[in-house]
Amino acid sequence: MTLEIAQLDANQSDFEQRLNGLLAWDSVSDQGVQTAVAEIVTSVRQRGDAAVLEYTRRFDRVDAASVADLVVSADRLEHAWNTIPAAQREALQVAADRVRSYHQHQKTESWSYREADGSLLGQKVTPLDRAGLYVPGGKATYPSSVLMNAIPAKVAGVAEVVMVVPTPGGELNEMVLAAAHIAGVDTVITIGGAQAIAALAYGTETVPRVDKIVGPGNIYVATAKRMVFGQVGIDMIAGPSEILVVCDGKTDPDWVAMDMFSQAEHDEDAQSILVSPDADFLERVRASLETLLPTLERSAIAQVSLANRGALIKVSDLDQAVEVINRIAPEHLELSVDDPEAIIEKVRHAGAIFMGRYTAEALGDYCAGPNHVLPTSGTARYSSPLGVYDFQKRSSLIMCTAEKASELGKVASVLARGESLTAHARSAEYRIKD
Ligand SMILES: NC(=O)c1ccc[n+]([C@@H]2O[C@H](COP(=O)([O-])OP(=O)(O)OC[C@H]3O[C@@H](n4cnc5c(N)ncnc54)[C@H](O)[C@@H]3O)[C@@H](O)[C@H]2O)c1
Ligand SMILES: N[C@H](CO)Cc1c[nH]c[nH+]1
Repeated sequence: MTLEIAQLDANQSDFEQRLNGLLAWDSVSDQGVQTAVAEIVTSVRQRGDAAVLEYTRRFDRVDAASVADLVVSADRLEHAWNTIPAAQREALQVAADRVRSYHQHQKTESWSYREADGSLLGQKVTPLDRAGLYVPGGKATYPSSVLMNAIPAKVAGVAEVVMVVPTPGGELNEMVLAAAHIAGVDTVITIGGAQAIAALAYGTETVPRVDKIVGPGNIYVATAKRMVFGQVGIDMIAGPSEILVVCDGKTDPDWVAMDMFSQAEHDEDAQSILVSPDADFLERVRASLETLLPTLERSAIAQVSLANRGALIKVSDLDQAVEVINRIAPEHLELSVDDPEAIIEKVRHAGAIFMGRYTAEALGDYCAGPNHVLPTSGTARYSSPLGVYDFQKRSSLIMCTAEKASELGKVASVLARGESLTAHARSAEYRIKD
């Protein structure tokens, strides 16, 4: 099995051009995918359950008589929890507890303050009524994504959490069901892809319409989320997984190689990049990648991912490494260096930052506590990890005393007349005291 991976030097003239080529992930705007997803979304919107069943048969090879047959009962979820091996149950419990306690810190509360005359201003925080969680299930199963999606929703106080997950060939994953049980998911429906997103956005005879859809997925899922945005809220467009490791050359090359594989094994489109000022180290990691690749269960996927989108990048020093980090804005950043805290101040764009040689990104995928649903494809420049705040919305509070209404009425009147909105002006002027 041969390893192919691009080798770049940040000081060479073609660096920016080669890097841009590697970073491009334009599948979401691919015309073929757009057309296919638009057709699926329209059909589900128009024909509800019947269309969902058709696409589930076609894409997931599940031949159900009704969508109701694809709803997993609460008893079945509990049964999965009770019957999975004890080691899995304990690991899920530890992960769920850690994810819950981390996310409890994110909960924002309503606030208000009074001005001197007693007028009140503030913000009322309200959880969403109903959230839809997409848990991917095409090429792998993700019990961890169940926890990462559902626990923040429950911490926020969402009344009803509806989870969709595809089951290719109809095979239910017991750990996914057990995770749904422990995370307190209200409804689980085994549908996936664009048809599941459309069903959650518009509602069908069986699938309840939700207020917001969160969670990662492949290009069909990402394209569908973008298409239904507006009808429902969405968290972000999370694309294929990514890791950027910055290493000073002193970490075991096998550790770094396996950290790169940990994301490359997700998907042929996943991206794993190593940046180092040490040319010998880059070569040693390349050798480790070559030796370890055939030992992976998912070597075929990882091989394509590294060949198409992976890179080993030589930089002059760690300051130049930081420039590369901020240029790429990776989903996951591993700072495999002596003093990560010295670098952290300069890092502006990254979904999650793993500090120090011992902090493998994989720990964050499962059980460190922070969320593993993160901005990808450079969107960490402007967006944040999935969190409790994604399931809370805010309403402004304003209560004026008669005196404040009179005082502000004069200001509003001038501004409203400046905009030629005279009904606004007169509404405010009614409250002005002589
Ligand atoms: N960012 C995160 O937190 C995170 C977590 C887990 C996974 N991921 C990423 O999520 C993605 C999961 O992708 P996946 O494919 O394994 O699962 P998925 O559930 O996203 O997609 C499977 C669905 O895609 C649809 N589909 C497949 N081929 C199709 C076609 N030709 N036409 C229309 N629809 C089609 C099917 O309906 C199927 O149910 C990976 O890229 C992985 O890296 C990200
Ligand atoms: N690495 C993924 C986020 O990009 C999350 C995950 C789930 N399971 C393993 N990893």
